This record gives sequence, C-alpha cells and structure tokens, in this order.
Amino acid sequence: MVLGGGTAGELVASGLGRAGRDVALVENRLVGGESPYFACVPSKSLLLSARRGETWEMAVARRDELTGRRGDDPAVARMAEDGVTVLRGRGRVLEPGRIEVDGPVNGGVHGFGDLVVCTGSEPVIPPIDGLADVPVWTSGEALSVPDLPRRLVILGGGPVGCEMAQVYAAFGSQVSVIEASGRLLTAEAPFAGEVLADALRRMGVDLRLGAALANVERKDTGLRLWLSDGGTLDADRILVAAGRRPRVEGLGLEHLGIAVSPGQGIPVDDTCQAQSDTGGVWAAGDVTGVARTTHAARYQARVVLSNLLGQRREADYRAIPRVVYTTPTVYSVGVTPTQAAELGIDLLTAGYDLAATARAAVEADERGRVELYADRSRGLLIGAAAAGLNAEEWMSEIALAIRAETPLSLLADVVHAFPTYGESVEAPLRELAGHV
Ligand SMILES: Cc1cc2nc3c(=O)[nH]c(=O)nc-3n(C[C@H](O)[C@H](O)[C@H](O)COP(=O)(O)OP(=O)(O)OC[C@H]3O[C@@H](n4cnc5c(N)ncnc54)[C@H](O)[C@@H]3O)c2cc1C
Ligand SMILES: NC(=O)c1ccc[n+]([C@@H]2O[C@H](COP(=O)([O-])OP(=O)(O)OC[C@H]3O[C@@H](n4cnc5c(N)ncnc54)[C@H](O)[C@@H]3O)[C@@H](O)[C@H]2O)c1
Repeated sequence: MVLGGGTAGELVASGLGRAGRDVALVENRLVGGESPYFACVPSKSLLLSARRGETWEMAVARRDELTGRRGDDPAVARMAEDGVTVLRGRGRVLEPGRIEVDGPVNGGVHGFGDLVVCTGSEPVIPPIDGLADVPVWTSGEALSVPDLPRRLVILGGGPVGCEMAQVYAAFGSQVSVIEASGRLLTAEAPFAGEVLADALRRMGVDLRLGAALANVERKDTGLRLWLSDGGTLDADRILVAAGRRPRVEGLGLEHLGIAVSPGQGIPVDDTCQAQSDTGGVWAAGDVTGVARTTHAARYQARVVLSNLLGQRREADYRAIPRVVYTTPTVYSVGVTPTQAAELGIDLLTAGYDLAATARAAVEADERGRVELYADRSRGLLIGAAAAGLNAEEWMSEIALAIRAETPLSLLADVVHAFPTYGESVEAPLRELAGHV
C-alpha cells in the first residue's frame, strides 16, 4: 500500500507493479503530486518564458500546456499499465495492516502488508496578525492561476520566494520580498544569496531583508503591510513562501507506533524504513524531511523499491544537488561553510569569479561565482556552491566528485572545454589540491 501518489509514491508503486507485486496507490488529489502540476514544472516553464521575453498570456498558455492543464488522466493510465490499483481519496491507517480510504468510488477499508508513506509536504502559513483575514497565495496558486497582480508581496526569500519574485517581476508585477533573515537563500553559502539579490534588484524587485511581516490590513485600495523594522508596503496580493512542512498529520501513524512531531518528518533509517512497532513501514520524499527536492524523492523511492524487492540498499545524501532555477542559477551540493563549522570540519575554501572565464566575456555576463569546499583532514571535496548561468548543468561533475570521493589531485588534472563556464572550477581545484 503506497499512501500518497506524488513523485515518490508513483515511482514506488509503478516499480512494484512492474515487478508483479500486488500494489495499491492512495491519492486524494492528483496522481503525480506537486511537481508536475503545481511546483517544479510550472515554475521552470514560467522562468523559461520570462528569459525568452514571452508575454504573460503566452507564458500561462505554455505553462498550462506543460502541466497537462492539471489533469492526471495520463498518470492514472500509466499506473494501470503498470498493474497498480489507484484508490482515490484520503487514506488513514486504522490499525496495523488496515487503512481506510474516504473516496466515493473505491474507498472503504483495505488491507496491507507493507506501507510506504509518500504524503509530501504542505506550505507553512506563519501566524501573523491579519494574514488569515486576507486572501493569500501559496506557490500552488501562484503557479496555476492566470492572474498577474500589479503589486505582489512575497513573504520569504528561500528557493520558492526567489523563483517567484523573478517570474512575476519579469512579467511586469511590482514585486517586494520580505525575508526575516538578513539575506536571500539563508540556507546556502552567503555569496549565492548576494549574487541573486543583485540580479533581482536589477529587475526592480524591492528586497526587504532582515525585516519580518508584523501585521496586514485590508484597505480600500488593496492590502497594507507593516514590517517589524517600521516599514510599510502596499500590495494587491501576498504570496506566502515561508517554508514547507512534512505532511504527517491525520495519517493514523500513531496506530503503527510511529512518533511524529509537528513540523518534523517521519524518521527513517538509511534504508528509508521508519521506526515502527510493526515493521514494514517505509517513507520517501518530502514527508521524510530529509532532502526536499523531486530528485531526492525519486532517489529515496528507488531505495525503498530495492529494499521491498529484496535487494538491500542504503541512501547516501552527501551529494544531492539543491538548485534555484533563477537567472543566474544558484546551485549547491554537499555541506555549506556553516554546516562544516557546526560539524567541526577544518574547511578549505577556494573560489573563482565567473567573469574571469572567456565564456562570460562571450555571453557578456559578468555575474556569478563558484566556491568549492574541501575537508583538509580527509583531502576530499565535500561541498560546492555556484551562482551562474546554467550552473545546474556544468556543476554536476562536482556532485559526482563529492559522491565518488575523487582525489583532489585527479580532479585538478581534469580538462574542461574552452570556452565554458565549467573551466571556472579548474583554478579552485588546483588551489585546493595544493593545500591537502
Ligand atoms: C514552488 C516549488 C517549486 C519546486 N521546484 C522544484 C524543482 O525545480 N526541482 C526539484 O527537485 N524540486 C522542486 N520542488 C520540490 C518538489 O516539488 C518536491 O520535493 C516534490 O514534489 C516532493 O515529492 P513527494 O512525492 O515527496 O510529494 P508530493 O509530490 O507532494 O506528493 C504527495 C502526494 O500525497 C498526496 N497525499 C497526501 N496525504 C494523503 C492522504 N492522506 N491520502 C491520500 N493522498 C495523500 C498528495 O495529494 C500528493 O499528491 C519545488 C517545490 C515547490 C513548492
Ligand atoms: N528548485 C528547487 O529545487 C526548489 C524550488 C523551490 C522550492 N524547493 C523546495 O521547496 C521547499 C520550500 O521552499 P521555501 O522557499 O518555501 O522555504 P524555505 O524554508 O527554504 O525558505 C523560507 C524563507 O522564508 C523566511 N520566512 C519564514 N517566515 C517568515 C516571516 N514571517 N517573515 C519573513 N520571512 C520569513 C525564512 O527565513 C526562509 O528564508 C524547500 O525545502 C525547497 O527544497 C525546491
């Protein structure tokens, strides 16, 4: 029984079905989950349309085409082809081996042997005075409605807030971003947020960094927002992008002896098995709170699938990329300098400005930087960050180097084609190799 039919659930269910197992998938919204309809695909589509200079109407038409107009018939048909029974409705565990599905068609109580929980995550709406009394968007609405607000305030400067700020500013909205911490993309190396802040400011985005939203009121002319630093903003729409939390409530997991705390994911071991009284409970994707991206959900799903099919497999999270698909792209992988300090790692850092590459001159693009982080004592690359055009493509060799623990001396001997942005890692790799 797979509970939740998003990226992770679909992959586990279809893999089990193709292997001839008896498998059902419980989904209460759309088979496919967030990514193809409300998250990755529409956001990347709008970002691309913005780069191409399309009109908003063209961009919305393209987005809606790519998301299949948020219809899941093709995904349901794929499940059927793979031998998966789709149970439409909200699932809730009643007791070990029994789950209730509240759907009108094939709902009711169903039995299960193994359970794989793939219920994803949901947006957090901070408890701010007045926020509950005004209509707000989360990314789901921002990526599915046809409206282009004249004045848009985005609460949160993480990956969602930054991507949405770039989209809406590119199509002509007057965008402000309120970010409580002092910088954008707080979780990543500081230079990455600075490069992106510069790019957004150049597009006219008003960044309110280090300020929290204190209060919202509805006025005749729209919404009035008061910030903790005394500033105010007027808006027609607020988009809340203040983080997501694993969706664990109301699933009946307590009947299996699984302890979940609000805001926390289902704790899983390296095989993606949850600690439960009964055994046979697995989890994959955002609901684990481990690495909240589609590729990480897929990876965990493949780990669960292998283990369920009798081949033991453990997940290794050392080199899962984290990408913000703005222009320039922000790509990070492995540990950040902050995490290294917390772990007591003796970190070596080497960086390079992309402007020094011939490629940047050809592209007339002076923005961007790459930084590589090595563990001095082990002589290995353990993290990296880049802010630059198409960094999601040319940085993947660094993910491989971290995952494969390739010696720095060998990495420093790799030749990159001229003129590419990929050349930018050569000098920092030589520098790091010289220090270990
Ligand atoms: C705006 C935005 C942009 C993003 N862009 C990217 C990107 O470019 N690249 C990237 O890698 N990641 C991106 N992500 C993250 C990515 O979308 C998630 O990591 C991914 O969708 C997680 O997949 P999942 O299978 O864990 O969960 P989901 O896709 O959320 O699937 C969970 C499913 O479970 C169902 N469900 C929940 N509870 C129940 C229940 N009780 N009964 C029945 N069904 C239930 C839900 O309806 C849902 O369909 C983005 C996220 C957002 C918000
Ligand atoms: N390209 C991608 O892979 C991609 C893109 C978008 C999102 N995602 C995933 O989606 C998840 C959610 O992203 P997100 O950007 O919503 O969350 P986030 O937690 O990364 O960022 C939220 C930001 O909001 C700020 N914030 C919170 N409350 C605030 C308040 N009251 N006032 C002002 N600022 C406030 C926080 O300081 C934080 O910087 C992430 O885990 C990410 O991995 C991935």
